[in-house]
This record gives sequence, C-alpha cells and structure tokens, in this order.
Amino acid sequence: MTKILVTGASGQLGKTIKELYSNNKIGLNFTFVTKEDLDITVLNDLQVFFKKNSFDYCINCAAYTNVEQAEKTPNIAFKINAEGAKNLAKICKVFSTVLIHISTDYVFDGEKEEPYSTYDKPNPINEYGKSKLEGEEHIRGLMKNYFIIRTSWLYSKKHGNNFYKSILKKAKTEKKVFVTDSQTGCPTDAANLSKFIILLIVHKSHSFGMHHFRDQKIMTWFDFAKEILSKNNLLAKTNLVRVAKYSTFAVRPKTSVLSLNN
Ligand SMILES: NC(=O)C1=CN([C@@H]2O[C@H](COP(=O)(O)OP(=O)(O)OC[C@H]3O[C@@H](n4cnc5c(N)ncnc54)[C@H](OP(=O)(O)O)[C@@H]3O)[C@@H](O)[C@H]2O)C=CC1
Ligand SMILES: Cc1cn([C@H]2C[C@H](O)[C@@H](COP(=O)(O)OP(=O)(O)O[C@H]3O[C@@H](C)C(=O)[C@@H](O)[C@H]3O)O2)c(=O)[nH]c1=O
Repeated sequence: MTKILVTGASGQLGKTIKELYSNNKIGLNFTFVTKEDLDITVLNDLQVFFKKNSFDYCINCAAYTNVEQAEKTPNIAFKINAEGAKNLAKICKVFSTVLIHISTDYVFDGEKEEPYSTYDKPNPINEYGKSKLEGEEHIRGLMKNYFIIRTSWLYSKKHGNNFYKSILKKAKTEKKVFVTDSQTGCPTDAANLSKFIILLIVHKSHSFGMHHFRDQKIMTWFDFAKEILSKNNLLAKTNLVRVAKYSTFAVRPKTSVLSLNN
C-alpha cells in the first residue's frame, strides 16, 4: 500500500481528493488531516505526527487562499503559505516523504502575452502571490523529492469557496452581476487537478521539480461567468454586466496563462 497524507483536507482540493479517492481500489492508503488535526505552521506538531505515522507522499492542500484578505493581513498569509510550506519541506526531507505542493499562476505578474513556462521568472504583484512564491522557494531550497504543481483559477461545483459558486450565488441574489473582462487565465476543475496528482503517485513519477497543470480553455473572468450561468440555465435570467474594472484590494495578473509544455 502507498501511504499518502493530505493536509488541509477540509478545503476545496482536499475535499475533492477525498471524494474521488478515499474509497479507492488502486492501493492508495490515505490519511486526511484538517487544520484542527494538524497545523502546518507548528513544526513540533508535524514532527510528532510524522514520528507516529509514516507516509510515502504528502499532498499539501493547506494554504491561505483569501487573495483580498491577504492584502490586509499579509503576515497570516506568509505564516501559512511560506512558513507552513517550509516546515513541511523540512519534515518530509527528514522522513523521506515525497512532498506534493500546490502553487499558483498568481506568482507571475501577468505582463507576458504568451503562456508562462516553468522557466519564466515569477514576479508576484499581490501578497498572496508573494507568500506562495516564498513557499515554493523554501521547498526548492530544502529538498529534492518534491513536486510543486502550479495551477490556476481552481473551482469545484461542490466544495470550497470559489468564483464558480460566487457567480451562481450572485445570479440568484443580485439584480445585476458585474464581472471584469480585464484578466485572462484558465479555470481548472479541482477534480482534474486531483487526477493529475494521483497519476503522479500511481505512476511512481520521478519527474521531481516544478510542473504546471491547468484545464485547456483560456478565457476572461467575464467569459467564465457567462459559461457558468449558461451551463446552469441562468444566463437568460441574469443581468450579467461586462466591466473593465471591478474594484478589489488586491491587484491581479492581467494574463496568467500557464504553459502546458513546462
Ligand atoms: N483556489 C484557487 O483558485 C487556487 C488554489 N491554488 C492552490 O491550491 C491549493 C489548494 O487550494 P484550495 O483547496 O482552493 O484552498 P482552500 O482555501 O479551499 O483550502 C485550504 C485549506 O487549508 C486549511 N489551512 C489553512 N491554514 C492551515 C494550517 N495552518 N494548517 C493546516 N491547514 C490549514 C484551510 O482551513 P481553514 O479554511 O479552516 O482556514 C483550508 O481547509 C492551495 O495551495 C492554493 O494556493 C492554486 C491556484 C488556484
Ligand atoms: C466575485 C466576482 C469577482 N470579480 C473579479 C474580481 C477578480 O478580479 C476576479 C476573480 O475574483 P475572485 O476573487 O473570485 O478570484 P481570486 O480569489 O482572485 O482567484 C484566485 O484565487 C487564488 C487562490 C489563486 O491561486 C488564483 O489562481 C485565482 O483562482 O474577478 C468580478 O469581476 N465580479 C464578481 O462578481
């Protein structure tokens, strides 16, 4: 049996992996831990936990993902996304566990017209992106047997908080739904990312290092809102308004398409 620890298991990605694979028949033995079970910012707790239980892989789904709030309380974002990642890297190295860590398109500034390759230099423009980049750097500096998977615009119809669910809620509760067409990226279904991660494990991949994963379609948030409403038969009933500027605390990359060819 391959033993896999999933941290941050009550979030969008953690819940998606649990739904898809907790009852698997492909020889994967999962331990799902929430923030309450195991806080990745407390190194000593990680040490105690890893001494008691051994794992072949750790999928780190724990993160601070509130892009707006991160501008106001960056210290909390850095504590979880940078320090937390550093702690996991230290522990996984000591206990010979492969770390699978998830990062984001928001490590890029969005000024490149072409898709970003894994060789492009990150230059985050908001606190969330900066904290995620610092997490990546800790992992890369501390260990070898890791996968960092950058993804973008993650959504699940069922789990967590995301743009998909925000738009559906607004369509049902607000007279007009204003959505920006000034940022372009790739919405990615959390189920597809989950499958990509599990395939790395099942295939015993040794392609350690940085990877990009996203779904195929490139679009603006406005296009995505239109697609969400259309698929839910709400487009005709909703007053969807295209705007250039939607007021936010955090600046976001203009074009953050991840290259699929690394
Ligand atoms: N959502 C997106 O659009 C994208 C996400 N990503 C990355 O994908 C990964 C998964 O994201 P997603 O599932 O959407 O995020 P969520 O915010 O849905 O889940 C993160 C989980 O981590 C938990 N958590 C927070 N702090 C700690 C801690 N100190 N110790 C342990 N657990 C903690 C949260 O608990 P609680 O809620 O109780 O704080 C939450 O359950 C993250 O690394 C994120 O940066 C990348 C690109 C896009
Ligand atoms: C909800 C909403 C957002 N927007 C705008 C605000 C923003 O510019 C853009 C996206 O809004 P959100 O705040 O929902 O999404 P945001 O939190 O920026 O999403 C990001 O989350 C982090 C965790 C990532 O890693 C990124 O890949 C990305 O998915 O759309 C509208 O124009 N209208 C709306 O009704």
